[in-house]
Amino acid sequence: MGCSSSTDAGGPPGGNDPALGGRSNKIDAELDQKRQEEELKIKLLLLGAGESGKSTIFKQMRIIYGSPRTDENLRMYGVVVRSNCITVTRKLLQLIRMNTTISIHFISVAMKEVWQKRALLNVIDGHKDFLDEIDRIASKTFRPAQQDVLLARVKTTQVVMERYRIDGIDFEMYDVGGQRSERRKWIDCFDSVDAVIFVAALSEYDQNLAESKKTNRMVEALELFRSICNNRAFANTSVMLFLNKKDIFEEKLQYSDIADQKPFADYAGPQNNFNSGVLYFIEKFKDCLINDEITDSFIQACTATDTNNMEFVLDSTRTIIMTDNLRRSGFLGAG
Ligand SMILES: Nc1nc2c(ncn2[C@@H]2O[C@H](COP(=O)(O)OP(=O)(O)OP(=O)(O)O)[C@@H](O)[C@H]2O)c(=O)[nH]1
Ligand SMILES: [Mg+2]
Repeated sequence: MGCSSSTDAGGPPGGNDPALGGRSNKIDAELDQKRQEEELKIKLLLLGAGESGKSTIFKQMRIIYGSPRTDENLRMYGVVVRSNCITVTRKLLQLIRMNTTISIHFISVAMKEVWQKRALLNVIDGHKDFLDEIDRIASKTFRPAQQDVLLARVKTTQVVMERYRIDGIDFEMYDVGGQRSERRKWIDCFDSVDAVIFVAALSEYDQNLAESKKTNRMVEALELFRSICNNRAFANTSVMLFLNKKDIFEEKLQYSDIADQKPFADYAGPQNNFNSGVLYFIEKFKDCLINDEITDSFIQACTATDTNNMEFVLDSTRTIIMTDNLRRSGFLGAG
């Protein structure tokens, strides 16, 4: 990949000079080593629609396998957290205004009702935790904790890459922006990908896209998954499916039925049932595949903001990807 040997048509400059020949051998050996490292390296790509949780998983990689954040970086997240608080408050006030049946005197009682309608204005679910902690966040001495960083929302607008060495293997992980306008940048990192982690939020079955108010988010995720799985660039790539935000999904099922959503009116399982709901969406994602090549071990339901959960999920993902890589390169038998 990208490494050329020095024995091109004209030969290396000064090719007959023994002194220079020695240097050239050394350069060749270094290039060889670099090429081998490139070949051994595992390139992972996080793909999925906007707000599905890709950057949160990217942040978890750093928490679990990388170095701690600098004070400067944390300060930047402090600003983001406060800005997220203002956004969520504005949206909730707008919802209260839209709901004329709620009297201002009953706001504290009515807040639960307003919160349940948050999908109407694409409120970020996790930001309720910020509102619950508003005194701490508003205090002069506020320094974001790890969980604040995980809950902070910044839309990704460029491709970001971080490297990790885990148990002697080099990993390169790429995070991209998932909103429609960002997807044309994806192609730049499609070369030599070993594994795609496709992230879809389970909880978005009753939400519409931020960038296209009439499109159901889950429908968009399914279409995107279909196009990724059937993309020739990934013909020899492991595709893992992370069904994220299972914490919010479980909570939402208590008051928002899957079958009430037009695109999922065929849901025939019991209401408010987490397992049936997850299985239903797993089948929807599997239906997107032409060949039935994604086995259940490639599908994980997860909560990206939960470090314990992600430690387990990312660890098993690593094992599956490496085994699948060996199988694809012929070192392990098929099946
Ligand atoms: N409660 C909860 N919140 C989550 C979970 N995963 C992500 N979030 C939150 O959802 C919001 C969006 O997550 P991001 O990681 O920024 O989404 P993204 O896929 O990177 O979005 P783009 O950059 O627009 O493509 C953030 O505020 C996260 O904290 C989850 O499993 N549970
Ligand atoms: Mg992102």
